[in-house]
Amino acid sequence: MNESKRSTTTGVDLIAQFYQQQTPFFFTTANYSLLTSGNQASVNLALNDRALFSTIQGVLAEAQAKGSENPIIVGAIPFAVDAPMHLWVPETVNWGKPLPEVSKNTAGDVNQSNNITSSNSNGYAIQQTPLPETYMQGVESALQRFKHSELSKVVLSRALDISLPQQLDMSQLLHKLAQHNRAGYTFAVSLPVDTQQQNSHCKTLVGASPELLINKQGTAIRTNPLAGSAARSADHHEDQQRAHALLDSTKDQHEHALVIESVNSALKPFCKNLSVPNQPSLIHTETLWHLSTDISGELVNPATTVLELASALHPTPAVCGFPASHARDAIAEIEPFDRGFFTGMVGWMDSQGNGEWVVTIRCAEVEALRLRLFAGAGVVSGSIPQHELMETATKFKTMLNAVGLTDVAEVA
Ligand SMILES: C=C(O[C@@H]1C=C(C(=O)O)C=C[C@H]1O)C(=O)O
Repeated sequence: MNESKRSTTTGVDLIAQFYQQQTPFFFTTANYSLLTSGNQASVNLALNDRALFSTIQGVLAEAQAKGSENPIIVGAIPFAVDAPMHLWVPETVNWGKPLPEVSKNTAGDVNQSNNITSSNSNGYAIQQTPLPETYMQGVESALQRFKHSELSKVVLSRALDISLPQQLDMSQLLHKLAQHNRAGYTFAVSLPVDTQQQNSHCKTLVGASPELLINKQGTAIRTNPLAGSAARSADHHEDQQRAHALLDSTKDQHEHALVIESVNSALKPFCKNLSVPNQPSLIHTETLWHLSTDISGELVNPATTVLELASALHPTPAVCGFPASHARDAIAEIEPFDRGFFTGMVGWMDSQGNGEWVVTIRCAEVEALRLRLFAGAGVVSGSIPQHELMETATKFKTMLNAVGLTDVAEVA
């Protein structure tokens, strides 16, 4: 662990400082929080660029030469492996403790400090891409492809554009996301300003991902793929029933198994041993149940970096499909928007190649008075278009609840 991680700063302190930073990067987990400021060197290569790893090593070595003991690189990597990433070596790095657990009453206080009045979304223009009907046709088209090609899984997503009457309070948003998704990973990443576009403002990628793509500390690695989902219920009995139905679902087990096979074969060449449970377990977020497999391993070569492992894994069938090349083609043909950073990865790596990267889901791009949310669902043989649509609507709720637009969740 980096020395400053023993600091007494809490995640709450770091969130409070978010706005005061230049090009802030915030990341909080069940174990620590991280806030960085400034940018001393950027890396905007694509994940499939051969020069990527040597370039990253170079910028970290330069930062070390300037006096940083263990510099880190932070940022976001897009879904498309040939699109530019947005990584940078920050000027200052603040490690802190995770957010403290709040009692129900205090959590209520956080709830009341909504960014936007939740009672009424009149006045907010909402645009769905694609329209629900078109999304379901896309799922239908994927089901047809399964019959006529090698494709056996594809993740199809939707975007929700919301124009806001007032700017979001990022600190409140982060606080709420982190408190309501304590087992997950809450992040906020400053994105590059699009200088080509008129009236373009600073953009921030914000979300609370439940899915660990890869963690590496020394020779130890861990990944936690999720695939197979069910909406939670406010009724305890019903909630338990849905969880058990998910665990018993042949369709969801198949959808999950495709991911685990692929993660296993991507990581095996790097590992002395890799422990893969032979059955998924259940995890839950505030809004969903997921099938989850917690995989850990030991690297043959401790010098293998977390980003090399992330690059070997990405995109897993949890966010793309199987086989990946067929799934990528299907996504390009069916999804009517560019995913950008959605279903890519967010995280950090230090100069020893240690670090943590999570799958960029349950997220939105925030730009002044605009909010673009994303959500996808894995389609396999046996999927029902209406159910996949509802699954994406439930996934939007992580962000919608956090910004106080609970009523939008009902229409999306
Ligand atoms: C694509 C998303 O989630 C992914 C798809 C899942 C599924 O299809 O069951 C579950 C978790 C994630 O791997 C999303 O949240 O937008």
